[in-house]
Parts: sequence; C-alpha cells; structure tokens
Amino acid sequence: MISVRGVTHRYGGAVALDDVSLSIPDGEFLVLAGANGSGKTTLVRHFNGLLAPDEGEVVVDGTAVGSDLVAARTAVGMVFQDPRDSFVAATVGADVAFGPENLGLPRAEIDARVADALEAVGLSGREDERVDRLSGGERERVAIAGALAMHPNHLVLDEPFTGLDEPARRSVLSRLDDLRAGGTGVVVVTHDLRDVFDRADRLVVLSNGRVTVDGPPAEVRDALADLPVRVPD
Ligand SMILES: Nc1ncnc2c1ncn2[C@@H]1O[C@H](COP(=O)(O)OP(=O)(O)OP(=O)(O)O)[C@@H](O)[C@H]1O
Repeated sequence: MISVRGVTHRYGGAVALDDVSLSIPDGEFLVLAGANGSGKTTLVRHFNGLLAPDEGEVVVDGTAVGSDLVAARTAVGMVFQDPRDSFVAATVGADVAFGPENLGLPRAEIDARVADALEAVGLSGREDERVDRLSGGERERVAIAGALAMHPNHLVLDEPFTGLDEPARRSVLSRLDDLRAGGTGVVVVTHDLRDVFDRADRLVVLSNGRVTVDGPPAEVRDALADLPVRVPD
C-alpha cells in the first residue's frame, strides 16, 4: 500500500501539490491524469523519496519513505518519460541487471530476471546491444525492463507509452496486467487514456496540485469532458 497523507510540495513559493491524500492498495491499477503542470510527476516522485514533502508524509508498505529511502526505492519501481539520463551501463543486459545485482541476488537469478524482463518489453536476445545505439522507444523499453527486473511491489510509469510502437505497447500493457494480477500495484501517469481506461481499477485526476477526480473510470467518465485527456470512444 502506498499512502499519501496530506502532502504539500512547493517549488520555491509555488505550490505544486496542495494537501494531497491518496491510498493505493496492492494490486490496484491506478491511472493518474491531469493537465500539464497539474502535479502528476511531482506526486509520484514522492512515492520513492526522489522528492520530500514540505508538509505531510508518504508511507509505503508501512514504512515512512523519509525514514528509509532504500526500502522505498526497493518497494517502488519508477520509470520516467525520458529515460536518457537513467542508464547506468553501456549495454542493454548490463543496464537491466544493475538493479538486481545491487540487491545481491545470485547470478542465475539475475540472468533469469533480465531475460524475463527483456522478453516482457519485446527485447529478447538483445542483451549485448549498446544502449546509446537504440531508438528512443527501445530505450524506454530498456528502462521499463530495468524496473520490472527489480520485482517491485509497486511500479510507477510516467508517460510510458509515448515512444512505443503498437506491438511494444501491447506487450508492456499485457505485462502490466500480469503484474497487477500477481498483486503488484501499478500506477500509470498519462494524458492518453485510450489503452488504460478499460483496464484501470481507478482513475485519479490532479488539477492545480489537488485531487479533483477519483473513482472507477466508468463512473468518473463524465468528469473528464473538460480535461485535456484522450478518452476512448
Ligand atoms: N524542478 C522544478 N522547479 C520548479 N518548478 C517545478 C519543478 N518541477 C515542476 N515544477 C512546477 O510544478 C508544477 C507541477 O509540475 P509537474 O511536473 O509535477 O506536473 P505534471 O502534471 O507532471 O506535468 P506534465 O504533464 O507536463 O509532466 C508545474 O507548475 C511545474 O512548472
């Protein structure tokens, strides 16, 4: 469970999150939407301590994020929109293996996780390719594979589908379905609800740093009419 309790975040004097409270149970598929600048990225960055709140707290699986950053970063896998800066190794396989290696797992387990994660994003057998030779969409898939290989309890993807072609998107979505069925909480930040509207358990919309919509997608559909999000027909 990710528990956001009365979180306010300011950049200088500007309030980006205004007293946000939200609980995300294990195994829930939550879509976080909202206009540019509404606070989505700021909010998810609190889930694993990349940002600290000015007020309030975030508790992950019973532990306050601020009190144990390692626990939060192990529990919450995070993939950002432009993963260019997040690669730590030259090759695809080494990059995806980096996180599991830091967990101190046996080599066979690491190799199995890397192979499984690459398969999930449609990059099987491409371990030895250089990350800097990949296309933007392929890099995004490597970043997603890196998060999957950590087997986090919660997986957060910030605009994960922008650079992906249709087969890759299908493949990632199907893996997200499997993860959710296995009890992993999935949070997808996106403007484009077409792929996720029917599979989400819950849709949360932020406006000016506050939660303005929160409920099952079918029930809150009408509230989306005036928002800059793409809803399926
Ligand atoms: N590092 C920063 N320094 C100052 N202001 C920031 C910083 N990051 C974000 N902001 C501001 O905080 C507000 C919320 O930004 P945030 O990136 O969380 O929104 P978002 O909903 O994720 O937007 P987008 O859909 O464009 O990614 C915006 O007004 C933004 O300009």
